[in-house]
Amino acid sequence: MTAENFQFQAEVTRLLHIVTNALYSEKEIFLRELISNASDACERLRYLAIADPSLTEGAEPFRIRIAVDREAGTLTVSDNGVGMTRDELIENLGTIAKSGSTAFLEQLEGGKSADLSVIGQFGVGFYSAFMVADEVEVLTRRAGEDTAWRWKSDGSGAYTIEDAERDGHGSDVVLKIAEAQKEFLDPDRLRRIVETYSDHIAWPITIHAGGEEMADDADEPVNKASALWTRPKSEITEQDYKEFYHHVGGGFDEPWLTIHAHVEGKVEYRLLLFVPSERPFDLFHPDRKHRVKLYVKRVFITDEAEELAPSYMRFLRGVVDSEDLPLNVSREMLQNEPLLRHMRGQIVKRVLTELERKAKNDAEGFAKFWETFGAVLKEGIYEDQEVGERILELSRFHSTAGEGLVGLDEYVARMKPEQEAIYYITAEDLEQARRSPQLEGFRARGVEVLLLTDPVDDFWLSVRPAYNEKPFRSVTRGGADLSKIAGGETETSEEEDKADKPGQTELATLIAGIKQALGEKVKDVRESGRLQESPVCLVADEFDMDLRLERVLKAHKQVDRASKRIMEINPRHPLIRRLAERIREGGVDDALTEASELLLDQALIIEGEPIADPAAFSRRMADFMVRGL
Ligand SMILES: Nc1ncnc2c1ncn2[C@@H]1O[C@H](COP(=O)(O)OP(=O)(O)OP(=O)(O)O)[C@@H](O)[C@H]1O
Repeated sequence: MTAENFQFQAEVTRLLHIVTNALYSEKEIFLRELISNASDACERLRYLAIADPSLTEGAEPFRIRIAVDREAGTLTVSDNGVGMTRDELIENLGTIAKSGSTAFLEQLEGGKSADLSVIGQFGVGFYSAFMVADEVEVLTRRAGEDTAWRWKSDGSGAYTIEDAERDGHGSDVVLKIAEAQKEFLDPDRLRRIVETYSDHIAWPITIHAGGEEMADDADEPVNKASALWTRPKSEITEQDYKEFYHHVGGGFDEPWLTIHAHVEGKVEYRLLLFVPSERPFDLFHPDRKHRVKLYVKRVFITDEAEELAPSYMRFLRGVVDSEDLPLNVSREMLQNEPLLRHMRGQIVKRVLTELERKAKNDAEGFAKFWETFGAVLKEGIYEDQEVGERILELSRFHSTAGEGLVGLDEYVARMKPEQEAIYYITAEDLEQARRSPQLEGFRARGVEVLLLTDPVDDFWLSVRPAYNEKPFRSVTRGGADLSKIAGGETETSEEEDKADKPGQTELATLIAGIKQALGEKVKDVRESGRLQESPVCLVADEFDMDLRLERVLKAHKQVDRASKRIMEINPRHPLIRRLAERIREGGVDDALTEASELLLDQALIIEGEPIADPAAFSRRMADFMVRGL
């Protein structure tokens, strides 16, 4: 049969364009990617052969072979893994299926020098072969099939497929090494690359110099060929862990935390888990799951055992290898597998223990972790009854006390003697939180307020009303009774206090006047203890929904009504004092009505809420300005 022509999917062509033109210096990573694919192919076949042993009947043990033919100028990576059918070739080596690939491409195209080290993260590792090869050929035969296929491309936009012959199942990826990349035909160079990147691969990797016809026993394996997680810790280097992390998790940063353990007892398993140091691009994507692979007695079972780790630990990557699960466990069976649930509980606790240790011994490092993954871990505060409190204890927050992060124990330890509650404010971002007028009185009295800016904060607050018996209290809600808390630079004597603000009767009249002017638009008007510089702010009544929570829920169409708010006025503010004077002089008049409306609109604007009638606001504002100028 003659070769059939195919066009690459547009994204692949774009990617190949970048790959072939990149001035990227670490081209050697192509070998890591090809070995990684070969290893996966062996693992997949081993798994399939559990259900259908005939697939591997009579076959050699799994292995990966690297062959150099200097004369022909080719480098071949061979495996006796699962292989590919014709359709799979088209699907796998002609398209990019993974979500996020377009974003990756844009990132690459946008950057001055492409960082191709992260290529494997996007499920496109194979194409890195074109960094060093003028032409790539894949000869492959799917286990259980008779026909083999030859895929061929020069990486310029098209490829061909034709039927072919191959002894046994597996794949040979043949690279016609480019003139400028001849170093990759040097067996010593290749050996060093394998040692650096692929030592953890569980199958024997051999290097054969001098052409294809060399006997199989011509070379010793280059790697240790045992699953990394089964080796004693003392024999594993940081580099081994790191490369394994890259292989298994597809992350290309440094692991921030490595947890390697052999657990024995009611259940026996090994785990090798990593917390990345950088945030994966899809961390908040609704489909994002953890990347922990399940093995049973060294056999890869699935990377979709969702039950292995909770969603609030979806930053985890790594391997869990069970001794107790049956090898033929199906993916469906896993959903109701009590052993798995048991392991999950232990894994969660194990990870938390390690995080607690980090928090204790390396506050700075932990703060970095928290900035990266805290928003995800906090989901566990409300999702997981069992460990929610532990996560809360681990949680770190920005606060009005400074730039750094603070934990709740630290916050409680520096609470004012008279302070009963843990105060917080929620906002879209730190800037907005810090600008909130509701904070003024707290700042003046030196009362620390937590600044909560993750959407998840509203949710955990609704299920955890207190920490160690100290209630959480929003500064935008009623009941933040600051008068009990003395101190701060604005502490005033009673006389000064009186001189500073209108008399009680005047203030009462003013408040009554504003109430009358605003009518149903507010729930109440009252004197504020929390304002310092601003004339007004809005707060929620004690049992009403917090301002921002209501906004978040409205945006998600979870509530459609708007609670009426309480408007607080600052009796020390010149504007309020002036209004009180006017009332004393002339009673409630139109000007007061207008001023009340303006005050309410101002309070809404500060809060980031829409104002009811922008045209009226503008007219009133103009009137007042004319009078003032
Ligand atoms: N040697 C091989 N044997 C069988 N299938 C292979 C082989 N090499 C590649 N494939 C198939 O081609 C697909 C694409 O490979 P590619 O390296 O581009 O991405 P990936 O392996 O899915 O992701 P990653 O690069 O993160 O490992 C693989 O998922 C696999 O299905």
